[in-house]
Amino acid sequence: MAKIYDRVALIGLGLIASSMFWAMKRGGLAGEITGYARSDETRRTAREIGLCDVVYDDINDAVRDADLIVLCVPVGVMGEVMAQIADAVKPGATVTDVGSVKRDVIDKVMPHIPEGVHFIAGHPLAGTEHSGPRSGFAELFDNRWCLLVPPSGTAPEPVAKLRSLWEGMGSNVEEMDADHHDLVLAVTSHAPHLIAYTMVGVADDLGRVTDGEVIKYSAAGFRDFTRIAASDPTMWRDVFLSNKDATLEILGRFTEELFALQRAIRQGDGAHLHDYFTRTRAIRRGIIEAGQDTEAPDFGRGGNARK
Ligand SMILES: NC(=O)c1ccc[n+]([C@@H]2O[C@H](COP(=O)([O-])OP(=O)(O)OC[C@H]3O[C@@H](n4cnc5c(N)ncnc54)[C@H](O)[C@@H]3O)[C@@H](O)[C@H]2O)c1
Ligand SMILES: O=C(O)C(=O)C[C@]1(C(=O)O)C=C[C@@H](O)C=C1
Repeated sequence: MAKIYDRVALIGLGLIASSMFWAMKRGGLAGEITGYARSDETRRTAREIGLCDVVYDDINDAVRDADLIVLCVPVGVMGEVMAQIADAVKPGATVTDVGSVKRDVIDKVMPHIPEGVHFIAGHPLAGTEHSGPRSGFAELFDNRWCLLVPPSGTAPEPVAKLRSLWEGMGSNVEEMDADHHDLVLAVTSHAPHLIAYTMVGVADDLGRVTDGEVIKYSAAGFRDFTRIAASDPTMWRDVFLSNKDATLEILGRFTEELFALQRAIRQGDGAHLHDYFTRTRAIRRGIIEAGQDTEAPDFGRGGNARK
């Protein structure tokens, strides 16, 4: 595959940045890939496992000559990180991000984008419950969606180039409006994470009462909840604070449905329960028939082993 950018800078060397690094290397998509991490320990690990061609101690050195800068930090700090690098970004460069929320990130980042620099927000719909520089793997984005949110008036060329990069990393790319993105993701990702966190919290409380039985006999369904509930606390705290309105809207609807199911159980309304579960089963089957059940393989546990 052809090189798309001469120099790419990755800021925040965790799961997504490290997966992008290995995916870009796999496809030969970038000339040089530089990186910056905030902590000494992460920079040391990155150097040790060969994550990035050069890892800089200074964030501005990492971005200075970059044609593409990718902000891979929690959504709550995207704005301040952009403010830190604003003076070092070269004219004509593109800045993008991978944050799980789009409206708030755009509102916080845009004011710091210098004249002549393009900002195109982005979000790969792919991840795992793991984080940090060792957790990435080249296949993470294969056959997954990546949503791009170019602010209105963005020139078409930088968008086309960024699209090619994500396609080169294995993704299917679509453009979407920021508010629509945040509502869709509140349904498909944010609310489900909160529900998983809650369910595991409830089981933990109960576990204390029943002396560990909940954990000992946890069935497959609950284990899936615990995987999701093991996701990074900083990342998810920021997601909920940044996508407050859409998440609250979906949680309101969720609570209404939950109360209706609760009432059906209390009243012995088996028909209601059966109809409801029949409807939800059809949704799962529809996803599988459409070939969209692209579950991530069990990669990402051993650092750069899969480069
Ligand atoms: N994990 C997922 O499943 C997933 C999927 C898609 C998108 N995202 C988004 O990608 C972004 C990164 O997530 P990740 O899973 O790679 O997280 P991660 O925790 O693995 O990595 C984030 C990195 O950012 C660094 N960081 C935090 N604050 C910083 C600051 N002020 N300055 C510089 N670096 C800072 C952290 O030290 C860490 O190394 C988030 O915005 C998240 O919403 C995550
Ligand atoms: O598979 C997982 O572990 C994920 O939670 C990945 C997941 C998701 O909800 O699908 C999480 C957050 C993102 O912004 C995108 C993807």
